[in-house]
Amino acid sequence: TGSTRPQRLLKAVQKNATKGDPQSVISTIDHFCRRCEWAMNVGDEKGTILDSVVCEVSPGSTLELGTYCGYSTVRIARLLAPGTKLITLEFNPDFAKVARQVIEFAGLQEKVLLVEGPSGDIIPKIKEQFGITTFDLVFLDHWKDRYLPDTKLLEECGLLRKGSVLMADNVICPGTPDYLAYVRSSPKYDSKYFKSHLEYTKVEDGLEKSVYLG
Ligand SMILES: O=C(NCCO)c1cc(-c2ccc(F)cc2)cc(O)c1O
Ligand SMILES: [Mg+2]
Repeated sequence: TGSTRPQRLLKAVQKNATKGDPQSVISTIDHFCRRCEWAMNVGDEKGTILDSVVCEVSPGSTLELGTYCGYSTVRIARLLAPGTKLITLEFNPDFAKVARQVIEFAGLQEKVLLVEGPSGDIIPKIKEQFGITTFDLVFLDHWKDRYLPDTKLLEECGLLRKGSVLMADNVICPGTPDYLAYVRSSPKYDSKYFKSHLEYTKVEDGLEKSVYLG
C-alpha cells in the first residue's frame, strides 16, 4: 500500500532538515510543498503574518485548532517564551501521528501538547484537564465549518479574556463565511483582515485577526 502525503512530507523533513532546528523544518516543508506536492500548511507568506502576531502577543497560553502535519505548530512554538506552552488539537489520527514526529524533529515537544480528538468535545474539558484559565492566542486552522461553533464554545467555557487574540486561517479560501460575519459584526470583537494568498499559490486568501473585547 502506498504512502500518504503527510508521510511523504515527514520523510522530506527527516531527509533534508536539521534535527532540533525549527527553521530548517519550516524551510524544508515550504520547499517540499512548492516543488513536490502542495499541502494545506499555512505556508510561508501567511506564516510570516502569523509570526508577527505571535511576537506582538507573546502569549503565555496558546491554542491551535487543526495541527495537520505540525507546520504552524512549529512556527508558533519556535517563537514562544521559555516555560510557555501551545495546546494543539487534531481530529485525524494519521495527521496527529505525522505531526508528533515533525514537532519532535524540530525539538519543540516540551512546548507542545498535541491532543487528538474532536475540538467540540475537548474544548469544554481544557480548563480542568490542562489547568488553563484563559488563552492569550488562538490559531484557527481546522475544519472551516467548526470555526464559528468552536469560537462560541471558547466564549461559553470562559477560555477567552479581554484582549485574547483569535487568528483565523482560510477566511477567503476555502472560506469561513459564517465565522467572518460573526467576528466582524459582533460588538464582542475588534476584527481586522490581513490579505494574503492561499499557501504556495497566487489565489487570494487571508488571515482574520479578532481581538476579544469581553
Ligand atoms: O481543510 C483545511 N484545514 C483543515 C484540515 O483538517 C484546509 C484546506 C485548504 C484548502 C484545500 C483545498 C483547496 F483547493 C484549497 C484550500 C487550505 C487550508 O489552509 C486548510 O487549512
Ligand atoms: Mg489553513
